[in-house]
Amino acid sequence: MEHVITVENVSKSFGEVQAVQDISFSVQKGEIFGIIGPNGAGKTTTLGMLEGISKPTQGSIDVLGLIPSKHLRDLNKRIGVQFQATAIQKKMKVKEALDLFSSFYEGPTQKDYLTELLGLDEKMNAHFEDLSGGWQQRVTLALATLHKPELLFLDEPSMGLDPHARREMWSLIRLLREQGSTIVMTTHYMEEAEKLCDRVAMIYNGQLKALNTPEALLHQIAGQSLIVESDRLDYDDLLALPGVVRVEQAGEQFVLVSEDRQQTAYHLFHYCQENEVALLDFKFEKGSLDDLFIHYLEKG
Ligand SMILES: Nc1ncnc2c1ncn2[C@@H]1O[C@H](COP(=O)(O)OP(=O)(O)OP(=O)(O)O)[C@@H](O)[C@H]1O
Repeated sequence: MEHVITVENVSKSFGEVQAVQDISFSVQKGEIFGIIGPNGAGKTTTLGMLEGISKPTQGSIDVLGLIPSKHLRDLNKRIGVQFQATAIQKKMKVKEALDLFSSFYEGPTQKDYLTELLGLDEKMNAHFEDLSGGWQQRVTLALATLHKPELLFLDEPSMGLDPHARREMWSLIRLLREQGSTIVMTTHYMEEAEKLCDRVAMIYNGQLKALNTPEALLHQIAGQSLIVESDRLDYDDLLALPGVVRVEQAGEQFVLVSEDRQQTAYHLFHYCQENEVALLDFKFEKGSLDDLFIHYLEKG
């Protein structure tokens, strides 16, 4: 497995604020790697260190065989960073922005290819400020990939987009990956992390809390809850079942959060049989990354 990024025991503090604490992970060539976490978790700080904009207080970072903060010039030829839409001059036409950014590179760019791929032909003479959020994101994506970077950093690429535009953005990101780029992105949208990313790192309070494929993370959550419904169930009896750590009740429906759902299910059925309780519904809850997110928020 070829690693394009290796982060080892990295910490970053701003005065008293410990923004990132002792995190380690690696990114494999060709993957879409997601970084998720609540506001202030340390996502942007982490991305900034990978891009060479800031230097870790402790630990080491290797990106494409380079030390980002030391070899910024060489790194910039090989990575692409998507700017926030606010970084582009409002009155600039799409064509002008593409030409200006292309002039930053010594060799030929893939401007024409991207124009076609992203469907920008029809917007070439539009001013940036007149474009919808979806189109603005396309333009900033094109600007970041003009030099066909090996590694692409996207900070909240579908922020503010409607669900349709967001899905289109996902297709474009997948296309760029197929074209050979490795993609590292932050997101607030759990669905985006689930559907788009090959692996997801969850950062909270500057610490890496979980890192795995979305399926594996979901499995971890699915292992926790089961839903039962009956007019004859008793809250305290359910809470006393082996494995159960929490019970949430809504009318006749109960969500049992369990450390071991198989064991809880076995004892639940046994309890129902002994007490002649008829279940109206029973299911293992399919978790979402939202649940994992909340789990870590609650745990602190
Ligand atoms: N230049 C800075 N000076 C001082 N504190 C900073 C600086 N940059 C970030 N921080 C602090 O470091 C912590 C992590 O911030 P960071 O921007 O990395 O979080 P984030 O996960 O990207 O949040 P958001 O989703 O809101 O962008 C926060 O407490 C933030 O206030």
